[in-house]
Amino acid sequence: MATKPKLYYFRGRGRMESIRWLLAAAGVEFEEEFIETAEQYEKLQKDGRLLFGQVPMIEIDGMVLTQTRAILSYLAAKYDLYGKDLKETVRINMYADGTLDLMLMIALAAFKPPAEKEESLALVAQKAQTRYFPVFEKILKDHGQDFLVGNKFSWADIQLLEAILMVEELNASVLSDFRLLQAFKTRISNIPTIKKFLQPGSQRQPPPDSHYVEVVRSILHF
Ligand SMILES: N[C@@H](CCC(=O)N[C@@H](CS)C(=O)NCC(=O)O)C(=O)O
Repeated sequence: MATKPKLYYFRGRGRMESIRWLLAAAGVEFEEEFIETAEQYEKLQKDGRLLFGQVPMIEIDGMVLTQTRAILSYLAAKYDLYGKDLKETVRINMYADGTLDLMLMIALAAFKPPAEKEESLALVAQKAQTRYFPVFEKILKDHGQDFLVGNKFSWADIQLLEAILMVEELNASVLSDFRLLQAFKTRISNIPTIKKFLQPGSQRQPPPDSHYVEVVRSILHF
């Protein structure tokens, strides 16, 4: 039996969450080692397995991988979520990079001083509504299919749902003007592997709280 992929990151979303989503959507079981102390992080650094001294890191198929984007594209290709040809793949990359940018803005806002945090999050929600979601609504309209690329479920769909749910945590009515995105959300949320991942008790992580921020700060010394 093949060993399960093993993920090394903090006990929170950050840059690892999209990797969790992609594995879960592909129906792949995975293990996690959560880094909770500076000593644990130093030990990983000393092992020399963190290519640039950074996480996320994952062990899969006899390899040690770092760099979020590289990991996601490997997984997308491995689990047939990366389009049928180069033209589909590059569109999946563009859409996924857009949602990664949006989600990174949300992840980084958690580390801002309390006085700036609320304002930053409100600005990101606004940017989602004015820059990102209109684009995806139009893509769905022009493409006229259930999925963003081709007529097949891909990494781009998984990540757009992840981003929608994240922005809805900031503003529950953010999709009110986007009829096709509302239907997309329902459709993709009902794919069995995703439905399972959305249930309580899955490996999906909650939004960052002050404890998470404190732990990460104390480990990374910033
Ligand atoms: N380009 C890298 C950035 C990784 C990154 O910045 N990781 C942070 C944690 S989320 C880290 O390890 N920071 C420690 C450091 O840069 O020394 C990726 O996308 O994976």
